Amino acid sequence: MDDIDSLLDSLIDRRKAAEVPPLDDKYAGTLEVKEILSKGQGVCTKQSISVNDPICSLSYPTMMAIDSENLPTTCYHCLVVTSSQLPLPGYGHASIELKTCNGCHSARFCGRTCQVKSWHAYHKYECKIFKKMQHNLPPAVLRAVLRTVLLKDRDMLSDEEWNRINAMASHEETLTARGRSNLTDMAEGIKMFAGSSMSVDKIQRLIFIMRANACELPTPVYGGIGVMLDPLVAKINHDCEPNLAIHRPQHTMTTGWMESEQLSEDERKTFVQLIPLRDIQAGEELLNCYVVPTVSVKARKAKLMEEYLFDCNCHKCQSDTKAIADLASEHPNLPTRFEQWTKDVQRHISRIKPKSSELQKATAAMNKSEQFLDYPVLYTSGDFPEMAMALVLEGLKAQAYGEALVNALRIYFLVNPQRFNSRHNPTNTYTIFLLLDIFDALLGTSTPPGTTNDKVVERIRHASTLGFSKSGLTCWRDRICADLRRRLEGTAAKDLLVLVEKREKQVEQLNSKKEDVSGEELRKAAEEEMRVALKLSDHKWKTVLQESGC
Ligand SMILES: C[S@@+](CC[C@H](N)C(=O)[O-])C[C@H]1O[C@@H](n2cnc3c(N)ncnc32)[C@H](O)[C@@H]1O
Repeated sequence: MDDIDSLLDSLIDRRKAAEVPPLDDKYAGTLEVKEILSKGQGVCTKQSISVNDPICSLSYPTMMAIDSENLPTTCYHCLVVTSSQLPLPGYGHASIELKTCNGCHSARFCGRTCQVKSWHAYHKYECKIFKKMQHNLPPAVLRAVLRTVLLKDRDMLSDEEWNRINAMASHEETLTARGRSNLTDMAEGIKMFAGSSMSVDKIQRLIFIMRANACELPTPVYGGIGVMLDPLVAKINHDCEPNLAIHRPQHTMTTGWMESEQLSEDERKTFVQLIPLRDIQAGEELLNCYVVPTVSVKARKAKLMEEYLFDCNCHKCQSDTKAIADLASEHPNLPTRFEQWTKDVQRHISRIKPKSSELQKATAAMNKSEQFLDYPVLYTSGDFPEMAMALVLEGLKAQAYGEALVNALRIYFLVNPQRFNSRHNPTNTYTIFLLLDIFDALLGTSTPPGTTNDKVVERIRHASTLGFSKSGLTCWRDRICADLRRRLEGTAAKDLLVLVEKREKQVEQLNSKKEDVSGEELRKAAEEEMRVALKLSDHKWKTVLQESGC
């Protein structure tokens, strides 16, 4: 009997979902949802869009959750972030102390306004459940589903909101045909914790929907901190070379920005913007990238199949696959040698957690990448970018700034210029901001709390063992900052220039203390230091420098 009820419920939900227009009226003049061959529905623009202007603004997402590790540093309501969790200077983060919720001890708030708003809108229902879970909170995707169930049970979602959620792609038939899975157990868990009358099947369908449609809850420059579900984003298909990015403007890092009188009405209503990564013609489909764009074609395809149930055959996947096949036919032993080297570095990386001494070994193994320098295809189609980024992050956690710097520079000079042909790409911007923060931590320009002068002196001494002088580092910081400015100007992410300006002011301070060496001489010496640190030949370095645009 329960089964029949649940089947009827689900049929009714789907009929209602089919009736609701897929997009909010505010997009009617500019965007439309269409059937796209072999992709289901997708979003097309009705008018041409310049790379300089945002495509549209999205409001604050209710259906969202913050990753557990980011809860201590994020306001649970307005989502301002107080630190990147890495020992870095933290420009652009809100400098406030968050207050912990006395009930669940998991949520934290920037002030009373956010706490009260959150309480009435959703937190009073979650708080007692989180308390029972005693810090063992489920992953963000499941907490976003839990919130949806709690709000639906209390009639706090409008019919339109609920029907739009139900109209999203779920792949329910394919996934349920695979039989009972751990997602069914999770749906049962959510039902029990929420004390919900909603059927397990319906909750499981919400989990499928959340997995296939939620995107990262972004920060302006430092990557994702959780998940969010937005009805427009949920209708946008994937491409490994996207024409848009989800951009969180810097004004949303002002405490309580949704109420702030210092911001305009428009700003108070804008949590994120969809921004174009190039000019887009009228009638073109909008395309977002669901995966980290620098990972290998193999890893991208596997993730898209596993999580979104489609085989990506975009232009980028085809050209990457062909480039690898061409290289393998020209140099039959090369892919195997590269794979062995990759496994060696990965083995050391996987041991860093229990044994930090493995960081040095992993870095030494990574330094042997010079044998592959003449085959950039390997860098962009293999696991090189992921390994380099893993070493940057592990290096930072261990406060080994020199090692972090060299690996971040590898991504900046060797990988990203091959990967991103557009001026601005959020993944590239993230690398550059991270790189500049590492320069600052090394140079002592702006340091994480608790850094003494002795530590700075010690870091610069260590950097010199890697081939960098203080004046060389200062010169490169200057040049990379200018590169970042050029990339952001003339894009719809111009608001991030305020973060560049902060760093430029620091450059002026550094330059006033600079040693008495002429600009051109200093530049040449710094270039030579970088060439040696990256282990590049003269010839290769010239090409790399030109391609980097720095
Ligand atoms: C976020 S939804 C996008 C909108 C969806 N096409 C719809 O009809 O509602 C994600 C789902 O769209 C489909 N999809 C997205 N990009 C695709 C692509 N490049 N090729 C084939 N299917 C794609 C997949 O089924 C994926 O799980």
